[in-house]
Amino acid sequence: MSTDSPGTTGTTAEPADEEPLLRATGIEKYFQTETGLFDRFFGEPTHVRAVDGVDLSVGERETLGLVGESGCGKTTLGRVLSRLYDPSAGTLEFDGDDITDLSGDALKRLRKRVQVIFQDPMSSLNPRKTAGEIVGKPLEVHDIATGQAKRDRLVELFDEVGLQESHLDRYPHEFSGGQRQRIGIARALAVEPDLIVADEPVSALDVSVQAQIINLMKRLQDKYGLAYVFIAHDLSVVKHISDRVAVMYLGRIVERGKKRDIFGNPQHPYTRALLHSIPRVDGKRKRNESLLEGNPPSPIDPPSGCRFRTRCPEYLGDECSEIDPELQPVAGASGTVAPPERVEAISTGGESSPEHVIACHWLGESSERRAREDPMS
Ligand SMILES: Nc1ncnc2c1ncn2[C@@H]1O[C@H](COP(=O)(O)OP(=O)(O)OP(=O)(O)O)[C@@H](O)[C@H]1O
Repeated sequence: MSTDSPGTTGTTAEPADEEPLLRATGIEKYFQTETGLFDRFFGEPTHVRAVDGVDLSVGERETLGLVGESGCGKTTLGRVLSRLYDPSAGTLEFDGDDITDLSGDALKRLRKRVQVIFQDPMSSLNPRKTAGEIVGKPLEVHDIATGQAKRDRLVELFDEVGLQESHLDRYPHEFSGGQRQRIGIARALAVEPDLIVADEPVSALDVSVQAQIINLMKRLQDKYGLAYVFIAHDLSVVKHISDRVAVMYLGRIVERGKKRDIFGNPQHPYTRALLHSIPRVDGKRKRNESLLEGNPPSPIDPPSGCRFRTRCPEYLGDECSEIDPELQPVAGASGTVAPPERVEAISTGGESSPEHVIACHWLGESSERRAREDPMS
């Protein structure tokens, strides 16, 4: 597969002291759309660019929070990262091996190391199987345990996720939402994976249950040395569990960095808008909730230039419509972002936080320009 297809953005690789467990480079996933004769005749786009040039990495025992609004491509990216989907372009490496094109037995072996937890535990659990059969399936498929050894392992796994032995013979509809997600976690844990891609694992749950599940996942991570890609549409959900956060908009990563950078020094207007829309404890929204209005454009025909420009409070005009920004380091000390020609200087100048990158060339410039044009602002 090619990494230099037209839709791929620049690759600002994430620095890592050691090889990451998972490295994704230039990942694209396009879906063919149904088109009629009219569209074909007039040459309308025929692909949903669900993921459109993503680079990211996940270290051992690390949690990468992947955040963005509904439809921005999180689920699709998670499915590509876990090789449930083949990427349309780009490369995936896991533990140093190229897994982009794995199939057959090699893919089955990867499944033992990379597992998935799904958002809706009800629809991801077979209603006709008992919880014991559901969690026991991967033990059989991967020849891990049979007979009494399997039963013992199931009891152990159920205990590990806060369920009881008596739950083994119950069906999914006999559990609460939180308990069903515990079954999903036990199923993922059964093969002792290194990485779990958790696709909105708590979004369908009450807030109090969300906290229990996140705490459970954190405890299991510490105990078993797991790495997570933790997908959520809300930054507040990933705050507790993430080491690093990647913010996704319309198929691309627009900002990525350590948790403290994303929450403490957010740079991209989209990240700021997401942060401002987090509800306060008193239930009210923060004052700038209007930062994010309307819905994202269609991934079939994304805007030219910066994809966020149609909703961006920092929109400058032509430059934002023409230049498709690549991820570049944030100038940590000043809190501003350099225009492209300064990137190299920043990268080598030692003042930037190398893991903190954003896809916006003009942010620093826009506030400077606004100040020039309206000195009272
Ligand atoms: N199998 C598919 N065929 C065609 N389009 C798809 C398919 N799967 C996803 N899409 C489209 O790709 C885009 C990204 O979808 P995806 O589900 O990955 O986003 P998401 O951020 O996970 O959203 P949500 O939080 O609502 O699940 C959407 O426009 C969606 O309609």
